[in-house]
Amino acid sequence: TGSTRPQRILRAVQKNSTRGSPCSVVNAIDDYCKHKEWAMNVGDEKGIIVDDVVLELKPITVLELGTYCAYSTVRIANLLPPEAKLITLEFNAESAAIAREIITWAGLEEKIQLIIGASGDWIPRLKEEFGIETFDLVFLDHWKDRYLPDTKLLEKCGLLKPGAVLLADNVICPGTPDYLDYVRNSPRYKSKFYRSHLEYTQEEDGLEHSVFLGMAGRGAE
Ligand SMILES: O=C(NC/C=C/[C@H]1OC[C@H](O)[C@@H]1O)c1cc([N+](=O)[O-])cc(O)c1O
Ligand SMILES: [Mg+2]
Repeated sequence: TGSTRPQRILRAVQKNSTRGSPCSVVNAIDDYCKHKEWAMNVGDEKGIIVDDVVLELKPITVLELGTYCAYSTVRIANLLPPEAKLITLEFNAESAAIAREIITWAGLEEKIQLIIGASGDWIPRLKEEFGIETFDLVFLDHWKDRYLPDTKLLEKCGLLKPGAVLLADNVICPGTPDYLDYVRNSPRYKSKFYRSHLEYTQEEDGLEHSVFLGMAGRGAE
């Protein structure tokens, strides 16, 4: 049986990057996915926008939904302050195993907690099991029909404090229309769109940046 795409990405990282150098890991994945085989990493173009948001916000607690091969996990964790922590949830055990290897190769295992399971099951457990109060930044990059239910779950579980930022990938392609409608029309969020392109392509895509304003704006429950 042949290899899987995540396995081929790990091999490209081990061949073309330096252990303990997150930047070289990010570059190796981008090179492989640009020239050899497309993969659903946030990529270099949208990645620059993610970098700017992280550097501006200086988050201490980060939640990533959808690890895949840990491209954005490594890219974000590399920019965090020393005491910061990133929790990343991945449903698919095979890609999670590859992600773990790439996180270790990058030397970021101290900053990153990788959990295998469904976001809907795990979000209600994060406070208790990981001593999380609230998240400063949530990066949504998992199944596109889970962005809205998981955002509502984060609100319900009190995991967002005013000022927290939700940064959502793929709001144009593949698209997350119900999520966009919610964050753009709810009094609980101040939302703005960063136009870009689908990773490694010319297709239209972008990131939605939404600041949580608090539950006060109850409006229609
Ligand atoms: O489905 C996407 N992401 C959802 C990922 C779902 C996760 O769950 C199972 C899989 O292991 C993956 O890690 C996606 C799809 C495209 N795409 O162009 O199809 C582009 C992207 O940036 C994406 O994040
Ligand atoms: Mg994505």
